[in-house]
Amino acid sequence: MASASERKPWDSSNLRKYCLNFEEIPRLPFDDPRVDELISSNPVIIEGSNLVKSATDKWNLEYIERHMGVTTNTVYLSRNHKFKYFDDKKIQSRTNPRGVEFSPPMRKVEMKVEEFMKKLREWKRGDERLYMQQSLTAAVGPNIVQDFVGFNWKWINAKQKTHCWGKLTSNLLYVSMEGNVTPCHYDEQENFFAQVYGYKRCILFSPDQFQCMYPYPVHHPHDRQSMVDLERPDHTRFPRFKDAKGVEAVIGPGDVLYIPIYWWHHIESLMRLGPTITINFWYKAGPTTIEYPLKDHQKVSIMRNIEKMLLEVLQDPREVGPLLRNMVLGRFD
Ligand SMILES: CC1(C)c2ccccc2-c2ccc(C[C@@H](CC(=O)O)C(=O)C(=O)O)cc21
Ligand SMILES: [Zn+2]
Repeated sequence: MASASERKPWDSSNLRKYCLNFEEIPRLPFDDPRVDELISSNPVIIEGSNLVKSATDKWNLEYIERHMGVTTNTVYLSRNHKFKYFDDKKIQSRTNPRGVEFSPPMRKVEMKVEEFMKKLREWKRGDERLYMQQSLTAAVGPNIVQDFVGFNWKWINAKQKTHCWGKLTSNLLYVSMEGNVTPCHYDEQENFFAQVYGYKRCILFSPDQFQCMYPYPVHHPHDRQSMVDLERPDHTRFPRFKDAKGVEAVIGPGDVLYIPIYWWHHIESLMRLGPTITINFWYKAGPTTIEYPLKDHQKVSIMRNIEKMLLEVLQDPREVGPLLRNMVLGRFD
């Protein structure tokens, strides 16, 4: 019988089932030189960095409740287990013709941390699920500020310098219920994803999988999200999705996952394993050096700009698709 320390804290019964198989994301000690070779074009899990050790040593829900301070926190509520990001600025604006109704899949409320924790403790099947997001630069309590100051800034500042990233734009704290899923999307910033408490499964796809991931149009409220539901993929609408090549890992307290800019990521808090606490470090991209052949994420950026420009001149988003089809079908094969 394995001892408590050797017994794995989770098994496949805690993971949701998907139709794809994934390779493993490499795990490396923080001082392994291969870490820097992988960073900036591949995800990697970095162990033993002590990046947020001041948090992993002490943070749990009680600590957060006691020390989060008096500010209210942003809490997202969803009627199912998916927390699908949407840009509310893209709902009303002219880019959304009257006819196409968008029903937000989740709602945002400001809540005191005590109320959030109470709802978490009293949650039962059928209730809306909760996901709390709080900027660590807001007026959080002095203990949390103290822990934040105690992060391993020497290590992560050196990473930022080595890889010529832009400035640190935000440190966000996420407290999620078990079983919550953040569906597949990409961000336009570099991300050090530090797991503080509990276990999260991360499934990542490279930007070169663009043709398999079917992102929403740039003007859609779900811009940057994949249209494919990983749990129930529509192989008729999205035939290339079955060829998508992804990598995955389950990360726990002390692990830091590097999510490269423009990489697709689906993140789930393991089922029946309790709440999770994560801190992410988002950095602006470094300077763009144009070298040929262009990198895949640069082509994603070019396609985004073409969609934005076309919408600007066409005004009606329903004209963007037909114009692009007329432009390419039968002409570039
Ligand atoms: C779901 C939620 C709370 C949300 C609601 C509405 C608008 C934005 C967001 C948002 C943004 C980032 C995360 C953290 C993480 C995913 C994860 O860990 O679940 C991730 O994607 C990243 O670190 O890049 C989570 C959220
Ligand atoms: Zn993200």
